[in-house]
Amino acid sequence: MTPAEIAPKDRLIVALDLPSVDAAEAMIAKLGDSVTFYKIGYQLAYAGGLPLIGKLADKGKKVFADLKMHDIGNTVTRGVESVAKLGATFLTVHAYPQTMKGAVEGRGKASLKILAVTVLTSYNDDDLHAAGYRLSVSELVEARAQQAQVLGVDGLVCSPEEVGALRKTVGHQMSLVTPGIRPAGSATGDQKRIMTPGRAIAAGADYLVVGRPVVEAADPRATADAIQAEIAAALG
Ligand SMILES: O=c1ccn([C@@H]2O[C@H](COP(=O)(O)O)[C@@H](O)[C@H]2O)c(=O)[nH]1
Repeated sequence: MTPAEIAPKDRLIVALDLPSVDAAEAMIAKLGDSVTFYKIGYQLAYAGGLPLIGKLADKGKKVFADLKMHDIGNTVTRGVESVAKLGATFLTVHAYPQTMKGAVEGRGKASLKILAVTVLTSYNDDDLHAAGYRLSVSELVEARAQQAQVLGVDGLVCSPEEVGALRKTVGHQMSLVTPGIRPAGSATGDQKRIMTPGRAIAAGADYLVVGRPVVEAADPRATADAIQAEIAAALG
C-alpha cells in the first residue's frame, strides 16, 4: 500500500499509555471500531502488555510496539527477531547507526517495519545541547534520517515540524510517523514540538500518534472520531 492509499481512519495511532492490561482493554472497548491502530509503549509493555500485541492483531487491529530499542548491535538484532514474532506492524529503535543496522538485520524478511526515532518530540535545541549535542533539532533529525535511509530502515518517528523537510530528503519510501500531536485547545504536557492533527497531515505525515488527548479525554471515542474527521478534512 502506498502512503496515499492509507485510509484517514487508519492514520490515527492511539497510544495505550495506561497502567495495566485491564485499563488498556477497557480503553480498547470504549474506542470500539473507531480506532484501528494502537501503540504499546513503556508503561503498558512493562505492566505485562506485550501479549496484547497478538490479541489485537488477531482482532484485525494493527499494533505499534514503541519499545525504542537501543543496545549493542547483536542484542538489538536478537531483540527485534523476538518482537517480529509478536504480530506488531511497527517497532521503534533509536536512530543510532549500530542500533538501526542491528534492527534491520533482526527484521530480516519479516513483515514488521522498523521505525527510527530521530529526535524525541519532547526535545528542543536547548535540550539537545544539554545532552551534549552540537547540532540543532532540525540538523540532527536530517542527519539521522539520511543514515536511516541508507541502512534500510522502513520509517521515521519525528515531530510534524520536520515532516516537510524530511519528505524532500527521504521521499515517499519511508513512513513518517508523528507524535507531538495536540488537537486545538488540548494540554501540551511535556511535548515541545507539536502540531494539530490537521496541520500535521497537511505537512505530509503518514500516521499521527496521540496518547493523552484521547486516553485522558472525558469521551475518548468522540475525541478519536474528531481527530479522524480532522485528518480526513486535511486530506481533502
Ligand atoms: O519522539 C517521540 C517518540 C515517541 N513518543 C510517544 O508517543 C506518545 C505520545 O503521547 P502523548 O500523550 O500524545 O504526548 C507517547 O507514548 C510517547 O512515548 C513521543 O511522544 N515522542
